[in-house]
Amino acid sequence: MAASGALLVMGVSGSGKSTVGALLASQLGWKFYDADDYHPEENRMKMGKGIPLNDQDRIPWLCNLHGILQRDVASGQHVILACSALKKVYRDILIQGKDGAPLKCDESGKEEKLAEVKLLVVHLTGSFEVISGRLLKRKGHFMSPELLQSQFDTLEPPSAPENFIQISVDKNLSEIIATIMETLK
Ligand SMILES: Nc1ncnc2c1ncn2[C@@H]1O[C@H](COP(=O)(O)OP(=O)(O)O)[C@@H](O)[C@H]1O
Ligand SMILES: O=C(O)[C@H](O)[C@@H](O)[C@H](O)[C@H](O)COP(=O)(O)O
Repeated sequence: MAASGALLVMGVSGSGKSTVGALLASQLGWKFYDADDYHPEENRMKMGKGIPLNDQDRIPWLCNLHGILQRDVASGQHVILACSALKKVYRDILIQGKDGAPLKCDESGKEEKLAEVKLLVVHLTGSFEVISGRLLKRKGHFMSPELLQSQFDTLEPPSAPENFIQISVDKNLSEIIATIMETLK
């Protein structure tokens, strides 16, 4: 990605988004955001009780993340976001906000569209068995492992014309990072 833009690491809970995103950001010197840190308390409590989030819970959270990406990208930053972004419509919100790119006024008062966020999507894919095994071992996290089936049910894997690659979670972390680095060349 020669021009400034954002890289989304997406996938179901436990697919390795936070681990891969943070490692990649530290190697590239890019800014890193973990979408989990931006869930409102109600969303965390809901997930903690084993209740899956719905569109109403997720849309304001995704709009907020879109605003963060847009500000950073507009200022020339390279950013990495680790975010479940399970549905195509959720990824569209990250790119262009809820109702398409918002309008802003230029100095002459003329309205113009803010640029969309240029997004490369990295989808971490894996079987229910492998990922649930990792979730069961993960400690100190608010997400209930029982929610994993609903994450798989909700998942709409990225497809053309989305700008994406998919990488198996069966690869080790250095292989995953190397594949992403290769794509960025
Ligand atoms: N490629 C990998 N190989 C082995 N273990 C991994 C890999 N990626 C992540 N993990 C481990 O799996 C667990 C879930 O990873 P995490 O980054 O928390 O996932 P997510 O952010 O998608 O919920 C963590 O304990 C992490 O150390
Ligand atoms: O959209 C959602 O339902 C949530 O974002 C969910 O997908 C996410 O997985 C949780 O925030 C738990 O965090 P981990 O993905 O780190 O388990």
